[in-house]
Amino acid sequence: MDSPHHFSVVKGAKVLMVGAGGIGCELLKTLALSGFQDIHIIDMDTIEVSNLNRQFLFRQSHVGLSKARVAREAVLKFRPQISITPYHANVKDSNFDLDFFKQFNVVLNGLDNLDARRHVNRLCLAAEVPLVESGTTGFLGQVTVHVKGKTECYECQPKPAPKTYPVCTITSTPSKFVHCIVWAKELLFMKLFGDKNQENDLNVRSGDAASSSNHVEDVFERRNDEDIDQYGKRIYDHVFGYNIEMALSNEETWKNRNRPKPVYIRDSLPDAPTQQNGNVEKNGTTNDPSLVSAMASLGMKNPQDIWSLKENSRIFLEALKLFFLKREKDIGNLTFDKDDQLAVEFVTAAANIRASSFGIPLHSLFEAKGIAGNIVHAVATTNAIIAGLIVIEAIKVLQNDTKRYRMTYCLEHPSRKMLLMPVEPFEPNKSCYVCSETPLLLEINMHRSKLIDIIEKIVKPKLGMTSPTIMHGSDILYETGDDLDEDLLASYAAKADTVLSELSCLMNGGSMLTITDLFQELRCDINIKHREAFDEEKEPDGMVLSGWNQAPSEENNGGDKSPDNNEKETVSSKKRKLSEDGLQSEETTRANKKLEVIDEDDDLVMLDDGDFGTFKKRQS
Ligand SMILES: Nc1ncnc2c1ncn2[C@@H]1O[C@H](COP(=O)(O)OP(=O)(O)OP(=O)(O)O)[C@@H](O)[C@H]1O
Ligand SMILES: [Zn+2]
Repeated sequence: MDSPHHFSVVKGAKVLMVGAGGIGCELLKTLALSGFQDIHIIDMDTIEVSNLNRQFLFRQSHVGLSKARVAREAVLKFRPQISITPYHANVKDSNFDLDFFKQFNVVLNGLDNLDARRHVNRLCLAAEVPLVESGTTGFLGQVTVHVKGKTECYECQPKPAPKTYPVCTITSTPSKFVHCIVWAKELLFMKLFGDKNQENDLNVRSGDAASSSNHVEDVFERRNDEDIDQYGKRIYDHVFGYNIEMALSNEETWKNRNRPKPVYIRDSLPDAPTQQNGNVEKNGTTNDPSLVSAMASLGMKNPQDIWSLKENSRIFLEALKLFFLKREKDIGNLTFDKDDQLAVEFVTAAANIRASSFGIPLHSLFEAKGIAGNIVHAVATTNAIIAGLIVIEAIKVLQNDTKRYRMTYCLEHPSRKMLLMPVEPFEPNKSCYVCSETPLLLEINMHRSKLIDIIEKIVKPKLGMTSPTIMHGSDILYETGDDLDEDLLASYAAKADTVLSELSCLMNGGSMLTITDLFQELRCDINIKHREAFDEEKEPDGMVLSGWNQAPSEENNGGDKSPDNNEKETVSSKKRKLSEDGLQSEETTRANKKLEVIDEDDDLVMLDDGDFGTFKKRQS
């Protein structure tokens, strides 16, 4: 690729980079060193201290400044003659419109969320500008090429839902530490400190209550006559002792599994009353509830230590007590937050006590926090490798070297001796509603559902549109916008609140709606078909969208740090699943499948057996 043609396409190219974070810093440096001369960067963020370990264009003195602007200045120091145009802005802003995108020869994404990625994908398709997309998660990474009509677009394959666990694994038969973490943060923490009205799968019947058939007392409610120490110990004995005894009584469950051991406070903390006295004062001086810490109370400092069962039990009781003494206002409104120290301490201790009961190895607070918060620590080298691959693909795109486009996956462990796995790009998905014009089909009960239901359950969450206009033929049924007058907005609101069968244009049953989002330059048609009944368990939305391949649900895409995939776990009462973000790469699985058909003559990057320090290019 070091031909004069290569240099001229690089020199003449106008490139847009979106994101100046971990990948973006590496990318800007590599672009500049590769000879690119006209680079535009959009990033909406300012620099934070936590960025400095890997976003090497930034220094301590830059904290609080625009990433895009500082990245520009840093690179101009060693390449002063090139043009770098920074935008400290959200790529979704309306000034980055179709005309803005059309001026570029290629767009390079170094983003961290699905929403922005989908937006850029849509604008690139509309502007017919090739997109090189990327993502990293720890050691995993990927670079993909998206050229309209030639390769699949970023959205041709729906992104898989976060990994889920069956409720019974979490409530009764955990076999991994992550199951204990999900139990501690989704069930126990929520039961004690979250919204009391939410459905929860914890067993709330105590031994006493079970015997009285009429009235079931929720054991998690603090009794009037109970002090906080007594309450903590009662909860402890209930969840780690009594509930395990209950589970053990079902012999069938344990035929092929190790039986758990009930843990009672009298065994794990025989000296509990003296241990828990008066330590709370160590937190007494702080007025900031976010600094309250059970570890501080108990004089435990190192988050990397693996606590014994006894230490976990002390932390459990102390954290519960501190919530009631120092954070009472929050109780009833909390959800687990990885940046809430006391919550992390409580969840770590609870997960460890449960793990000990089930014979699962215990973990440190540091490790537990990583698992509970879905934190995968960024690896600077992965970002650097991915940035290099983005530039390689960008150059092929600029040379229009279609046959040599590759999607490349950076793996954590070598597979068939390869650490970098290049794969020929997939063809566009003919049923993709984003890059093809194939209409979607929506089955819906037209006598019960309203237009607003379609907007809230389908158009915004599933189609990812933020400012939709809904049309039937040339009639506008729904639209939003600051410039619309009040009467018009009121008439749209009234239509949105009408059941579909009463909208005059849809009265005759089957019909087609056209949905557009001007900000995304996206248009898609949806055929509406009446269906009387839906399965509450499997079709909780009361409507079903089809015509676009559905995603596999068991694995996530490791190279995508999008919040959409890192969303906090929720317990869906309808689906009866507890979810957790898996770390295995769905893309890797796709790559492995596709590997079967890779041409032997590909430029594979090999890792020598027994030599884990060097990459070797295969000799051809
Ligand atoms: N809609 C958007 N418009 C512009 N820039 C965006 C948008 N969404 C994300 N970004 C930028 O993409 C970059 C992604 O970089 P990276 O994944 O390293 O995240 P980070 O926020 O810098 O680090 P971390 O999340 O690991 O602390 C960030 O700098 C972020 O500001
Ligand atoms: Zn597509």
